[in-house]
Amino acid sequence: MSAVSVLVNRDAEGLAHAVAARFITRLVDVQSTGKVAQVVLTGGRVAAVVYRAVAESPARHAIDWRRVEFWWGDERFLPDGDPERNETQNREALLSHVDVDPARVHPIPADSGQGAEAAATAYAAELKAAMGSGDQDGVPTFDVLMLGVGPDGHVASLFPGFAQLKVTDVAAVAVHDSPKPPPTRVSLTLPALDRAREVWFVVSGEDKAHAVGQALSGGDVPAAQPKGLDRTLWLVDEAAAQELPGS
Ligand SMILES: O=C(O)[C@H](O)[C@@H](O)[C@H](O)[C@H](O)COP(=O)(O)O
Repeated sequence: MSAVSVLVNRDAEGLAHAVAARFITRLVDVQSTGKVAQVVLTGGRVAAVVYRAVAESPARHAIDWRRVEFWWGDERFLPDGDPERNETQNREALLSHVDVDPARVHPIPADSGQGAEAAATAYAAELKAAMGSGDQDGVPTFDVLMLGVGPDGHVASLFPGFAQLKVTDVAAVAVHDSPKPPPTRVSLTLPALDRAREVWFVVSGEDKAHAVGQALSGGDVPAAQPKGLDRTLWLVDEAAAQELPGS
């Protein structure tokens, strides 16, 4: 079981810049071993602020962006280029501002009429094809996997009470009737979310405080589940930290 650390920043802006600095340092450290870094991005407002902070940081030049593989923890199943897609938002915030290798950017397939189940199957196959020796659960071993957290304690597109929380035999699943719009999504499953050396929960705002408290006290919320192989970090601001156990 990896160590769980909770790091509290004063406010949303401080959190975003602290996470951006940590992200850059993490990628530099991984690349210093000669490895291609494996990163899982997330959607949501907080993440977009973090990714913009990375794109604006002078320290970003310390990273060889062409040796970073980008994956997504979930996606809103919408047509390619839709402004609500996590891929669209993450490209606007970060990926279009750094010299990524397009062949190493792996968006979850957009809605082209194939259906979310087919998109999930295709993504699981792409993840499996990227596996190396020692990798498990149908995915490459990720170096950092970032997750936002919803007020209900959801992570990626795994929502409380949804059957997808119990899926363990595939790396990606379709999600319908999501309580967070849009209704149709594709998400990594919990076993896939557990295949990262470091899992980072990046959470800001008072509306998330209960979910954070529930997750860190072993409550029955999806956010209580994902753990890093080496480290699990809760990177939060003071507003989201108001119900930390013992606080
Ligand atoms: O598709 C999405 O919306 C995200 O992947 C989702 O899991 C998000 O990270 C959380 O809902 C937090 O979102 P906010 O940061 O906007 O609160």
